[in-house]
Amino acid sequence: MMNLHTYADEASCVRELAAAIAAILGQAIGEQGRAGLAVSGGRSPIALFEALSNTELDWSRVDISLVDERFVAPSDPDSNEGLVRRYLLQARAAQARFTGLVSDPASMAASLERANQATGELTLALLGMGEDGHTASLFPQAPELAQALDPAQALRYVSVTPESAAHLRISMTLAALLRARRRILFIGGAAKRAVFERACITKTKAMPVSFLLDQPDSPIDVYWHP
Ligand SMILES: O=C1O[C@H](COP(=O)(O)O)[C@@H](O)[C@H](O)[C@H]1O
Repeated sequence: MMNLHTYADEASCVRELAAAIAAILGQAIGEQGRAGLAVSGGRSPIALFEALSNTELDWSRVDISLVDERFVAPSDPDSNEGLVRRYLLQARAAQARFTGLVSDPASMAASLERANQATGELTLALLGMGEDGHTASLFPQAPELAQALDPAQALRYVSVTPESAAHLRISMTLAALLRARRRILFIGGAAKRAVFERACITKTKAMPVSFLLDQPDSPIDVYWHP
């Protein structure tokens, strides 16, 4: 249910992970004609996005979206969409079709409604994790957490109000993440490794990532570098 891949350094981890992601997307394109990739934001995926953007793949057949977003305009420096545009939708990957989550920066309700119109199977959810155990924007102590973690949740995205981080969020729900064909968690550093190891032992709302690590029917690959 969980495969841990560890590397001696970030460069080798990024190289292997970019190749693994391209193989997963390439297989889906071969089988279904298109592939769907939902990515995380934050700071961690920058080198991975740069490597992926130069990876050989029929990117014109890839639909890229986000597992979560800060509710800010795409031009805001904190926008995950902005990060994806700057680092992933470049070079070869500029051919991909991208759909962001904040379609109306003046209205969370309108943006959420639009985001939830997305249909079709997601091939791969590429997740990150914060040192507080959040993944996507599933934050501990958020008032919407129970709704977002509900295994019967039909919505793909919900709004989340983090207590400990900036900006109102839009997050993919746990149920939608578990419905994706594949999941990859990409983390770096000793502090995140320690959080991850604690989350492997205890499934708890104090570390929402723990709900992704113990799912026999929805396995996850974890890529870690120091
Ligand atoms: O706020 C967020 O944080 C997590 C982790 O970010 P990082 O900067 O520690 O890599 C990220 O996965 C998520 O997409 C983002 O919105």
